[in-house]
Amino acid sequence: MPHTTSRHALELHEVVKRHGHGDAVVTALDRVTMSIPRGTFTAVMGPSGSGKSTLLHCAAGLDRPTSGSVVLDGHELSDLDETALTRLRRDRMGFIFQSFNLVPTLTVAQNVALPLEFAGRQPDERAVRALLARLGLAERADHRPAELSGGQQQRVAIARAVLSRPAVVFADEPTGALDTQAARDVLGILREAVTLTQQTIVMVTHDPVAASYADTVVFFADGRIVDTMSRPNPEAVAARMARLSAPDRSAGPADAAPGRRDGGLR
Ligand SMILES: Nc1ncnc2c1ncn2[C@@H]1O[C@H](COP(=O)(O)OP(=O)(O)OP(=O)(O)O)[C@@H](O)[C@H]1O
Repeated sequence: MPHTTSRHALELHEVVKRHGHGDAVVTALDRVTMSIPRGTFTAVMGPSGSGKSTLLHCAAGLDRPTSGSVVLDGHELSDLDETALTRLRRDRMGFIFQSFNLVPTLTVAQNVALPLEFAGRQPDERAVRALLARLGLAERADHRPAELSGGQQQRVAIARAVLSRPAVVFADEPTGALDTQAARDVLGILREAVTLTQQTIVMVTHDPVAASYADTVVFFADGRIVDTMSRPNPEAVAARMARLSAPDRSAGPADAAPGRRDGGLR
């Protein structure tokens, strides 16, 4: 049973993930500790290779940490075998990808109901249609994904991810394939899911505007959390990213600014 008394939907403690062996070993996550309160929107940012995808994979139980603990909705993931992990992902996690990942042969409504079908639960047709209507897709319920714009397809993917009220929705670059207006619509909907229905969202993004829709931005570099920012705005996020992405992060005038405590970056 989920530990619904926990204030946190997701907790990582001293998580280390190494890829490869011997001389080729890469430390993708280096003692990462973070707690995500329920009903919050967290953006994860960092330069390419800083460990964002590895974090998402470990948090969602798609990859096993080398050491450390991941607790999702009260479940310590290392205690679970593959079957139990699959069930937990199916029942308590939602996923939104850059590429939408809709099933082309199913209608919009069938796509949204699919995770519940897989879970052996009877999808409530009216709830599916009400959710689609809230997302501006009432007229599209019986269409196939190919008949929809990219922004509409991503809204279907959001509906599919949130319908079962999962403990955490993981979003990986959800606006990466969208134009500016469609991206804003999608981010507004994610924001609403947090504000209006207390959904918990963890989103990896490279886009400071996307990150500014979150409550908190967590910045990664070299597999470590090097900074966090509450109530982010795009300019501040972009400035922090520029410093992290500079060729020599251990020197230069920008490092005199707050956040310098991460100066030991390799
Ligand atoms: N399966 C793997 N085998 C070996 N090294 C890996 C593997 N997966 C990731 N890595 C390495 O781990 C580090 C972190 O990778 P990760 O994909 O988590 O970074 P990221 O921040 O998501 O990058 P990007 O923004 O480019 O997607 C990188 O150095 C990467 O090369």
